[in-house]
Amino acid sequence: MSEPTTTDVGAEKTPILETKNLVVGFGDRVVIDGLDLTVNRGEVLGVIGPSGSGKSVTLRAIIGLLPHRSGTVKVFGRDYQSLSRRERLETEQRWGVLFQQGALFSSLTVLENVEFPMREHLALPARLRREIARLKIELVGLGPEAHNLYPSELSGGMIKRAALARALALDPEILFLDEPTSGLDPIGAARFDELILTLRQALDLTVYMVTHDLDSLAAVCDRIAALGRGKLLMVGTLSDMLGADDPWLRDYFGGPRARHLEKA
Ligand SMILES: Nc1ncnc2c1ncn2[C@@H]1O[C@H](COP(=O)(O)OP(=O)(O)OP(=O)(O)O)[C@@H](O)[C@H]1O
Repeated sequence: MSEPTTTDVGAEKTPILETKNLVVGFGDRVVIDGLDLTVNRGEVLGVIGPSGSGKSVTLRAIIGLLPHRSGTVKVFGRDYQSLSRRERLETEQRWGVLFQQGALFSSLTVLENVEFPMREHLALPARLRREIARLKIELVGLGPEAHNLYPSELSGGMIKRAALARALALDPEILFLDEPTSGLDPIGAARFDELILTLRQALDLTVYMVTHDLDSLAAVCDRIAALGRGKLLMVGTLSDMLGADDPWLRDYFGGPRARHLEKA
């Protein structure tokens, strides 16, 4: 399954992530059947598809949390499966992940959550680790009053920001975001979109973002990959998507909630 439609974005295109013929399934069921997908350095790729189409499963397979049945996942130019344990750990330090529900450790404060990846991967003095965690928390727009709060004391938007600060803890080159704006009100979601754009600019990030949010697609994404029926339906810009023939894409981008995108 090759990428059916691709429009060039930007002059330089260096793949940072490539899946080739990726197959992922559970028991008798194949969820993703031969996915070829490329994410180029510096771009924001939005991944869309109907509920249950395998967006999260694909993300988890790419970052090695789920085994794949066949195919390859190349990150930073190397086949992740073929790496030694040490090399995998080194690779994992070069990406950050924001899971759908934030996945913060409930028994740790915001500050401790953000410090956690540094504790695991870097031999830093405690004071420096804490200082870096404070900077990351500031970077995502949370005030010092959030430092000592536990996840149960945070609003949905604060959880997303704290989880983003943790994902940024190790200065990743690529950020994986699983529905970063779900559960946020429209103002909170728009602010989060702005934050992603600012961080991408400031930190030179590549972003792989699973989303249902049409506004995020329009505001943040350079290209969009649409999954459906176990395969890649289409890859392209928003304007490519607006002209798509696929019935699901026509419904998705032609529905009442997408009307404003035509004018965007
Ligand atoms: N651990 C698992 N065991 C068995 N089936 C699973 C497992 N995880 C996911 N699935 C199945 O894989 C399919 C794809 O799930 P996935 O979570 O990737 O969907 P999605 O596209 O992210 O959906 P949504 O938009 O609703 O979040 C679903 O049918 C789901 O039930």
